Amino acid sequence: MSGSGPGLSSAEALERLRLDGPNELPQDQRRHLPRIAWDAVREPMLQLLLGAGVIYLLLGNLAEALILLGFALLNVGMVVVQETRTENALAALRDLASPRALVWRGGQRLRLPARELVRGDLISVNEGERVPADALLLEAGAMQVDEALLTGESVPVRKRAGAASTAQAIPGGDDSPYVWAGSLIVGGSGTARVTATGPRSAIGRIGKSLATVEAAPAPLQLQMRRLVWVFATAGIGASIVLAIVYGLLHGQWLQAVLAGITLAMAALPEEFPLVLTIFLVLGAWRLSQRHVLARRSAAIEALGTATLLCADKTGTMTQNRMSVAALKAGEQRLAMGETAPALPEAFHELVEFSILASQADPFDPMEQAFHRLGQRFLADTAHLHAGWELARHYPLQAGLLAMSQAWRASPGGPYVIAAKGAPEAVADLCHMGAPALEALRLDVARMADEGLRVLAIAKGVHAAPGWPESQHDFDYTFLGLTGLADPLRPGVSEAVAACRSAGIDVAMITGDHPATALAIARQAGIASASVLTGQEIAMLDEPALRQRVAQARVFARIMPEQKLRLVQAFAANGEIVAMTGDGVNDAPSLKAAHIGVAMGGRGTDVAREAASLVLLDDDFTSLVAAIRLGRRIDGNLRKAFAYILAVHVPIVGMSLIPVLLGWPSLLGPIHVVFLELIIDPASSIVFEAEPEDDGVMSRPPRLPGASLFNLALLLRGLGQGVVVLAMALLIFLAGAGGPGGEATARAMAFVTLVLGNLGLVLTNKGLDSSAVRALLKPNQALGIVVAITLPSLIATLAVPWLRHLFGFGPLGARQIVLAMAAAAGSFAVNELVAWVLRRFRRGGISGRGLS
Ligand SMILES: Nc1ncnc2c1ncn2[C@@H]1O[C@H](COP(=O)(O)OP(=O)(O)OP(=O)(O)O)[C@@H](O)[C@H]1O
Ligand SMILES: [Cu+]
Repeated sequence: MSGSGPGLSSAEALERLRLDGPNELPQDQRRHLPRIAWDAVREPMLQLLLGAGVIYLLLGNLAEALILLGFALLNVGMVVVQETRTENALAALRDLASPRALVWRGGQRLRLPARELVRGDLISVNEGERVPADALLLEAGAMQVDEALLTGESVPVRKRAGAASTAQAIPGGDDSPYVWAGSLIVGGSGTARVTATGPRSAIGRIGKSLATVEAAPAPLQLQMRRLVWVFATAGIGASIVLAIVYGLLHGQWLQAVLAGITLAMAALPEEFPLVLTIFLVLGAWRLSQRHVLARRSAAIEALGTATLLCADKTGTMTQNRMSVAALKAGEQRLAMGETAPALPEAFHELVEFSILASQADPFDPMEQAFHRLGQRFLADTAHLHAGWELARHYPLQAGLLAMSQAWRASPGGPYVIAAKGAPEAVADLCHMGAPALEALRLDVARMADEGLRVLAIAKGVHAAPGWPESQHDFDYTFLGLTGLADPLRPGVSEAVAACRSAGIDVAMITGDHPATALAIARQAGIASASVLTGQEIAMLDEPALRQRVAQARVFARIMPEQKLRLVQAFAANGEIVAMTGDGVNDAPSLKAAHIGVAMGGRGTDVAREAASLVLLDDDFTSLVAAIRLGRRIDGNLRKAFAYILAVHVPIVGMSLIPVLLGWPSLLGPIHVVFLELIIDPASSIVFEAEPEDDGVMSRPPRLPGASLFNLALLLRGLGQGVVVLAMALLIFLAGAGGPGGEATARAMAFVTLVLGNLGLVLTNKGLDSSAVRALLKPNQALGIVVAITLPSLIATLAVPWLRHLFGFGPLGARQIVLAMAAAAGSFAVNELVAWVLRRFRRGGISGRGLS
């Protein structure tokens, strides 16, 4: 290897990356432009347009045919632009979700995207991670690996470091020195040298893929599919019937087919799936801007229904940046400020052993705090022992929240033992008597009540040969207490307050002491009648637990395994639970929660894979931001949905009613296409970009069973459409009786339709507030749609050949005013209805689920 420390040099790695290609499996999910365009061409809408074009050709109307072709191209162009936008968003999300690996490069340990790994790289593999490439273990401690993905066998196998051996170079079996890409480290950690990457890895050779962002359809998508199916069948059925009726009535069969196509185009619900995909994908993208990765699109939908957020205290609600704020040794107490000039001698040993009970190069923020304290006050003393050699490490255990380290102080001399841990655990190690325990309890309570995490420190010596199995077998002397401050993250109490006004409860779960937990909860503004501890939970049966969790919002000294029981108890009480977690042991509770939330910074791959959301910055406030955004997406989907329903009513009505009544046909394919060219961007871009309502976070969550699209919303959409249809029909009748006859009437009705359409956009933008308030909110997309629509409409009326194509007669000022008045009238009626409904809703019936 190169001389500069462990691992490859950056130049070497770059060269190998060029030779071998990236460490990823060939699974390009990305749709590129040609594919997007081809998909757009296969849209039924386009087929109808082309069909209509052919008929115009058969009828000898070349101009109409060409115009339709032009519109068809425009339509494809628009679909392509939007789909490219969603594809880009998806690609960005996939990048965020892609795995990372801890690797030595140029002598430094870096976290790199796993796709940049090359053969020969030195990587570190840890509990809870997926192995990023095939590798040979150079060092391994208690390593257990689940190779189910490769062998189908889900019982973990043991690994040990060793030399390369072809006999063991296949997945499966204990004690092999090889780890395989895609397998899961369920315990232990190690260092390994990469032997194969990408398609050359064992998993690559069998052609499996590790999907990182799941595309499982959300319940919403299934519901939408059913709706589309109903509308599509009804529309096509009606179109065929219409064509036959027209043909029988008038005997002109080409015209009849044209009328059928017009109706089919009008009735086609192609916006529904388009809008849903765009909203969910761009929603996920917007979430990622707030540092939240949505691994399942169903999670976005579920966000709107959450009633309870269960968050870990350390690192999620707090900064996980510890500093020593108080010390207690013997009878002496010391409050540490930033400016404390010196550390009294009485505390020197306490700090000395807090450091000895920590790793030499600590990762843990508490241990870092002890080291900092030592550097600050003990640097010139004999209390720091940089030269000592660590002989033995006893980690935290499930039943004993304390850890010990044994140091070799001098060759041949006895070992120095240092222990630190939860006060009750350290007291246990020191075999304290009842009076001392009582005094300790009071001391701990005093520190914990200030929100400090309290760790006790003890010392011991070990001279006998050999090592005992457990820490219990050492003799310890109690040294004192340390109180560590871990401030709340900025914005947490505001976020908690926002949740409460939004009808969402916040609960805090922690492994910490109950008093510390309560104090931090109080700072965060979490109101809890009581604190429930892990020991108490262990003694409760399910019904009793359900009863207790109905009241308690602070949970202390909780083992990760107990979080699952908590989730289940909450769910049994009817809560929709979002639960955060980061460790291997959190995976079951993350899966069980309605919304499992993993930590992107601290979290393990196991937790991430079990979760539906990942907080990339581990911050509780991001979760609340996600809920706010989820509610906004909910609201905008409902608005878009109501609008799409509404706007199709007058178009379908105007294509159907005149024919059925034996009037001259009013709309042709050209008119419908013109309208659709407004509807598509209006429903997808305008409503997607719509900012949230002022009241999003002062409403209760949507009822879990309640669908986003309920009957009330359906009826409202259809009702709005009927109003516009009625006005357009009135105008048509009024126009037909006038001097211009049918052609003028058609032009007038078209003006009413187009303007009424814009009115529908406004009404539905303000569905939850009011159109006026909605207008005041900036929405650039709407501005663009209007800026294109109005001149185009004027052009169809004013440019002679366009007028001819659209079959429009001349319009006088009176007719134009009439048509505009009709559109304004429909808008006014719809706004009035919306206003009455809003009053009605406020006046008693709860907002939950009602449109
Ligand atoms: N490195 C350590 N040394 C000594 N004691 C520790 C150490 N880490 C944790 N403990 C003890 O175990 C308790 C629980 O720790 P645990 O890791 O479960 O909490 P956490 O996950 O850090 O906090 P939270 O549950 O709030 O996210 C701590 O309050 C402390 O008393
Ligand atoms: Cu449509």
